[in-house]
Amino acid sequence: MAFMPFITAGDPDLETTVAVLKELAQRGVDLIEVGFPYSDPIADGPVIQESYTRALNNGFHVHDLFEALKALSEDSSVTLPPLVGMVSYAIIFRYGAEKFLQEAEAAGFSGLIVPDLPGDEAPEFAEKTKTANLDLVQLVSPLTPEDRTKRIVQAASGFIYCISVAGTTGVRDELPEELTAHLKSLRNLTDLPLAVGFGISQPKHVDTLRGKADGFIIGSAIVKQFAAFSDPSQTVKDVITAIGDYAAEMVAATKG
Ligand SMILES: O=P(O)(O)OC[C@@H](O)[C@@H](O)c1c[nH]c2ccccc12
Repeated sequence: MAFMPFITAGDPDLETTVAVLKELAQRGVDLIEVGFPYSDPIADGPVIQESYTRALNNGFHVHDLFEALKALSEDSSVTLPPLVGMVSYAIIFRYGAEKFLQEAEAAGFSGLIVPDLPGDEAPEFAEKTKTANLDLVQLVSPLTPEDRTKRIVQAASGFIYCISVAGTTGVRDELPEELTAHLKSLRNLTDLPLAVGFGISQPKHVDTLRGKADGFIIGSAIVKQFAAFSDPSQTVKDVITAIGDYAAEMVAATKG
C-alpha cells in the first residue's frame, strides 16, 4: 500500500518545507501531497486551517514555492517521490491556468488535486492538465451519487482520492464501517489506484484498509506537528526528526 503524507507549503516557511520534503523522501514515503495555503479553505478542519494561516502570515507566494521546488528537483543528492499539489481552483485561476500548470510541471509536480474545480470548467481544465503532463486526481466522497461518481472516475488520472467520511479533514479514532462497501463499488468502476484520505493517523487504520485500498493519505496527524516549529524549547531539527519518525512508522505499517 502507498503512504502519501500531506504537508502545507510554506508552513512556517519554504526553507522548512524543503527540509521536510527531504526528510519524508529519506523515510521512504511513496508520494507527497503539497497543500497550497489558501485563505478560504475548502474541506479543511482546524489543524490544516491553522497551518494555512501560518504559511500565509509568513508571506507565502505560489511562485516562490515553484522556484524552491525547482531548485530541490535539481539537487542530485535527493530523490523525491512524486509530488501532487492540493490547490484551490481560485489560486490557479488568479495565477493564470496555463502559467500555473506549466510552472507546476517544471517544479516537479506530477499531478494536482483541485477540490473546488467547478463542474463546468472541469473538461477544459482536464485537457489543459493533460497537455501540461500533469495528472488530475479526482475526489469522490461517500455522498457522491453513483452516476456522478462514474463521470468523475472517467475524467480522473493518477489515482482516485476516496474521502473516507463526508465532512472536514481531521484525525478520527475509527474509520467508518461503510468505507469497505464504498471502496468495493469504486473498485468496480475503475482500474486506477484507490487512495483513502480523511481521518487516518494510526497503523490500525492502515490494517483496516489492507486489501481494499491501494494507498492512504495522512494530513492532519502530520500537519499538527508543524505547530512545534514555533516552540522555542524545540530545535527545527528535532521537529523535523519527529515528523520523519512518524512517517517511518506509517511506512512500516504499509508493509504490514
Ligand atoms: O487531515 P486528514 O484527515 O488526514 O485528511 C487528509 C487531508 O488533510 C488532505 O488530503 C487535504 C488537505 N486539504 C484538503 C482539501 C480537500 C480534500 C483533502 C484535503
